[in-house]
Amino acid sequence: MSESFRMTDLRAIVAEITEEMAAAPDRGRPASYIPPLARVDVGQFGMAVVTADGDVFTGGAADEAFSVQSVSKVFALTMALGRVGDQLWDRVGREPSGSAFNSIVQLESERGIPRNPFINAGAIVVADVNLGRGRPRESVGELVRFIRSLADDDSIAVDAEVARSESETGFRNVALANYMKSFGNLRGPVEDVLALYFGQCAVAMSCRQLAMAGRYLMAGGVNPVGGHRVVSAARARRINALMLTCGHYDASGDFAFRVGLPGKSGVGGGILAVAPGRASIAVWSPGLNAQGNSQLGTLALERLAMRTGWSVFGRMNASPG
Ligand SMILES: NC(=O)CC[C@H](N)C(=O)O
Repeated sequence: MSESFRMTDLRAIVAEITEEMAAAPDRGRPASYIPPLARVDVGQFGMAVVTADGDVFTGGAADEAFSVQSVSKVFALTMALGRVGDQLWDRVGREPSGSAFNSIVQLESERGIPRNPFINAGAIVVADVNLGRGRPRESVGELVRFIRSLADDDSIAVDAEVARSESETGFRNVALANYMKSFGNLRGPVEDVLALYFGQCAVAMSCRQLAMAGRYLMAGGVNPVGGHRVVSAARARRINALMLTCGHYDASGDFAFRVGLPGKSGVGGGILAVAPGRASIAVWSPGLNAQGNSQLGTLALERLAMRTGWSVFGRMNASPG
């Protein structure tokens, strides 16, 4: 399929969107329930697009590290599927929840089985799988090494202050974990599972690093540089499907409607989006909308999708190239 724009235009499109975002009046609010995130300046915006050919286009604060938070759930899920394969689906569902990322309500009627791996409850089960019989410190290290290898960047690390702050204030996550433990859906000690979960959420990455790390999802499971296979094509496709249907919690439908690409958000204001066969994209702006997804990040992706014609649902722009 031919592109509706020339690849040389991508640089201009990224620059244009970055400029528009700098002037955007409605920037949302940073997450206030994790104290170090509340202090981040909402004036910031960054964007990185890595194409299937390996070109990288960036705009704004694309090299500024931020707390990836729930975007880490994509990499944690990839690791957990590598460990236990389809057995994961005995313990976590694959349906959008239609409720907030930290909601507990469905867990009672659904007997401790979270709706999907991207709401907090589901990600805590995924953390339990990744912990195995190990210790949280080593398991966080394993995940960070995995992310480093995906991004080809050994400087990626955990922000210890964010991890500590979340373990001091993450009462809801403590409740979710204990509740699932009561149904027998956590094997490890609650404390250890949460230490891994908080550690993974506190990984700090820039847009450039995140877009690099997401390359395997746009390229059928293969890291396009060097051709290293990360997951099978079928698995990459399924992870993308989960990102599309569940990656933005109770705003997943709206994100699909506006952007039309698989995406995963985090309360740090980052979003990883995948244009299969075309690009891995990361945006960051710390101000969030009511559902806890980046306000400008979503808008920037909507404009990128519109101007490039990238969408898993077909083209949005009227003028064919
Ligand atoms: N949506 C998110 O990014 C939530 C992650 C955050 N660490 C939490 O558990 O609440």
